[in-house]
Order: sequence, then structure tokens, then C-alpha cells
Amino acid sequence: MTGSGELPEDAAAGSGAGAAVPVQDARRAASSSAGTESVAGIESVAGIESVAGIESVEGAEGVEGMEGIRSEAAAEGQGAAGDPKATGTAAMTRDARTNRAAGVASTAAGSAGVAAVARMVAGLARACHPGPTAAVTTLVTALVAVAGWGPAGTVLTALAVLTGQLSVGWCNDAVDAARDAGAGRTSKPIVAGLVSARTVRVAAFAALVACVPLSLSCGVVAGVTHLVAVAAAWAYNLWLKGTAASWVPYAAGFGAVPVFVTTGTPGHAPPVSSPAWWAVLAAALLGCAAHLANVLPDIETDVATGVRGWPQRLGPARARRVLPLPLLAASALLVVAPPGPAGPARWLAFAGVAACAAAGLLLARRVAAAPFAAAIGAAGIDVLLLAATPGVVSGG
Ligand SMILES: CC(C)=CCC/C(C)=C/CC/C(C)=C/COP(=O)(O)OP(=O)(O)O
Repeated sequence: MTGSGELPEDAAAGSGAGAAVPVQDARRAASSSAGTESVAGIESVAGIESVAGIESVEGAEGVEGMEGIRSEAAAEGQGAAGDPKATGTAAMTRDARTNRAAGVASTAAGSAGVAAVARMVAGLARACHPGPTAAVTTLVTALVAVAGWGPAGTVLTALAVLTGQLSVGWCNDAVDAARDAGAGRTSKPIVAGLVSARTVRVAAFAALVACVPLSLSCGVVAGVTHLVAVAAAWAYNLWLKGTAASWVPYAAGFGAVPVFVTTGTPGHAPPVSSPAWWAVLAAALLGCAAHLANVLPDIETDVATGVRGWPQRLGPARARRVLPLPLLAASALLVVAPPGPAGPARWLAFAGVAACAAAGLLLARRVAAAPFAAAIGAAGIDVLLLAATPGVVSGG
């Protein structure tokens, strides 16, 4: 993950939002009045990586407070020179004041530390791509719950999918950090200085490591299927995102979902069951739609920074027009392909998907997030369709 797109840690922490400037000003002010030692001490206690506000406010205030106390104590100590009793009292006063100074410093360090951790957690929460992470985790968990995995299997699935999605989201922001900074994307938490690229990278690997046993505990075939999907998503981040095949990891990742659900359902491991082909194809089509919807708002920026995936090659206007097609194709497949006649509920679901697609198309110009929200809505309906079709999630 440390490819050409890597961002130097300091640059990542401050460049985009201009956050480094107040940090340097605060450092200079604190250094000239109190020496840099105390600021450095506070930083090292707090483990601060990119906390502009915290350093300038809390760090500097703590240093000034300490300095005032120190000079007061020094003045009193000088006045008492020559009188042993007074010298003893002055020494005690000095000790008390030194203790107070230490107290002030440690309080400042403590609150700086808490604030730094809060900033880092907020940065990680934003860097994981919370919308897609929550959507995919919820959809897959709902499917396995309906498929009858039971409470333990459902919780394990939720954790496996959550860690997989966290790893993918964090990997993506860490890999893209330099490009995002270059494009001035201050909405990105690394560029905004909330969290460093290094921390996001470490979090991505930690989540990936946790994802392996969690996935395998869902069953070997299901677990390996999920890990292949996660690997495809990492391949997107590291390589395929800028190629015409950028849709492949999405198709593979989403297409893997019915395979995961079917093969992990108790009593349905292969060779007992295999997923219905049309369920896999419908899910893969939904993945292509999710890719288009996710990239649509950023196409111009992506093109300017040299990212030439499938949606960027289509261009914004064509990508907007193409987006409803895989959504509609997926739902049409789910209406007509399952065995038995399609009842009114399935046709109603198809109409719902068509309405979502139309809304996404019409609102895309005014609301950047509309196509993605519409794709999630349509995917939600398709998931309900999948779950409600007898034999789908267990392969029949
Ligand atoms: C079931 C499963 C494992 C599915 C995963 C499918 C997949 C390929 C997911 C990638 C998600 C992701 C972090 C996209 C960011 O893309 P971007 O870099 O184009 O968007 P951004 O610029 O907004 O970060």
C-alpha cells in the first residue's frame, strides 16, 4: 500500500487544510516565551500526529501557566536568601509551586491527549468510507439473518463484513492520500489533518488481519469467498481503480455475496447447494451500479489527477445515463429468473427500483449524493427481493 501515491506523513497531516500554519505559529510563540521543551513533552505524552488546534491552544496555554508559576516561585526564593527559616519556607513554597506546575503540565498533557485521540478516532471514522461500510455490512448481515444463520452466525458475519469493509475503506484513503491532497480534497480526513496516513494504513492492516479468522469462522467456503471479495477490493484500491477494469472488483465483491450467504448457511455447504446463477449475476450488476454511483460525484477531480477508471472514461454525463441500467437489469433478473411465476410483490419491487433509478438520475445534477443514495435504495429493494424469493439464499 505504499505505492507511488504515498504521502509524506507531515504533508498528509497538514497540507490540504493549511493546518500546519497554526501549529508552527503556536510552536514559535510557545518556544520564545517558555522554551520548546514543554511543548515537546506534551506532544510526546499525547502521541500527537496532526493536532493543529490542540497544540496551539492547549499546548501553549499549559506552557504559559507553568512559566508564570516558575518565575513567581523563583522571585520568592531570592527574597528569602540568608534567613535559614525563611529559606526552608521558601523551599517548601517552591516545592509546592513546582508540584502545581507539574500538575498544570500533566492536566494540559492529559486534555491534549484526550482531544488528540478524539480527533484521530473522528478521522478514522471518516476515512473508512462510513456510508458504503455501513450499507454493505447491514445488507449482508440482513441476508444471513433471513437465511437462518442463527444469532452467532449473524454476529460473526456482521463482524467479518465490518472488518473487511473497514480495511478496504482505510486502505483506499491511505493509498489515495497524496492524490487527494494534490486535488485539495479537504473533505478527506487525512488531507484535513485529522489523522495521519500512517495511522490509517496501520488501521487498514489491523482490520484486514481481524477479518481473516472472522471470515473463516463463518465456514471455510463462505470465509474464503468473503476474503476473495475483500482481496478484490484491495486490488481496486492498489491498482484497478485507474483502469478500464475498475468495475471488476465491484462485480466480484458484490457477486460474492450470494455465494457467501448460500455456502455458509447451515446444512447448505457445497456440494449440497450452490448459489443461483441469476442471484450472483444480479448482485454483480448491483456492484457495477455502486461503482458508478460512488465515482460519479468525483469524475472531474479524478480525471484532473489522472485516474482513468471505467466511470471516468465514460465521463459524467454518460455515467449518469448508464447508472440506472445495471440497477434495472438486476431487478429484472430477480423478477423473471427465479422459478415459478412472478407475483405482484416482485413486480412492485421492480417498480420501486425503477423509481429509485429515475430519482437518482433526475436529482444527480442538484444533489451530488443522489445517485449513490438511489443505488443504495435500489440495492435495498433487490436485497429484499432476494431474501423473499424462496430458495434464493440457500440455493434451492
Ligand atoms: C463485498 C465487498 C468486499 C465489496 C467491495 C467492493 C469494492 C471494490 C469496494 C471499494 C470501496 C471503496 C473504498 C471505494 C472508494 O472508491 P474511490 O477511491 O473511487 O472513492 P473516493 O475517492 O470517494 O474514496
